[in-house]
Amino acid sequence: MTATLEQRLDAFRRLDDAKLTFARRDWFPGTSGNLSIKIQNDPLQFAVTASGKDKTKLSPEDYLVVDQDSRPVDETALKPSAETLIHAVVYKTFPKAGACFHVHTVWNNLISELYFGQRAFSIQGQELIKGLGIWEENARITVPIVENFADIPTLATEIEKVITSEVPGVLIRNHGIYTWGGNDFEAKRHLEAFEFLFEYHARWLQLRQAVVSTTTTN
Ligand SMILES: CSCCC(=O)C(=O)COP(=O)(O)O
Ligand SMILES: [Zn+2]
Repeated sequence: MTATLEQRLDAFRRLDDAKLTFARRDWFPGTSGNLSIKIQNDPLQFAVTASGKDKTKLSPEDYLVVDQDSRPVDETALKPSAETLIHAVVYKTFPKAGACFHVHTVWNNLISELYFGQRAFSIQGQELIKGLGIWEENARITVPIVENFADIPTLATEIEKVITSEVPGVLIRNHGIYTWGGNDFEAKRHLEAFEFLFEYHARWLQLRQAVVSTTTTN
């Protein structure tokens, strides 16, 4: 069965909301980023941003619906995001995921670079970890980092190997983050929590370095 018009329009409207919210934060520099909302599981169909669009604007040609093989379900001149395969991997790995968001930010890129040569970034004891749905006291999270393979099927396979239900996100080194949730509200909350934690940690490392330099030179 294919997605109804009502289901598509609802997904497109939700994508508009998420897109404009993230655009206001400058989270789509240079047409980067892509967003999707799942419409149905069996067979998998989801609405995804079209490739190469200016994601700070709304147009009637912003989204299309694709199937489990990341192919458009309708005849269209629009091309799905070049990274649609990664969204498909997320939905196939986590059947309860209802939305998947990808942004390139300075903070998520910095964190992936600061941990160059390592396969994960860890942080503990931050209140915003609860924004990821993890409520245990003094929780530690570990966000996997994969290398930025130019070949998207390879990148998608590497992501498939490391994503777990423990943490709803994965960093791609010097590229960006993919995060997901049960619906668009949850995926947005996760993205905001991750970005806070990345910015906090990068700034904390910088301040600590400045304090160490001051105390050693005095
Ligand atoms: C200009 S950013 C390079 C491609 C990318 O990483 C991205 O997120 C946007 O690709 P899309 O095909 O979804 O527009
Ligand atoms: Zn990207």
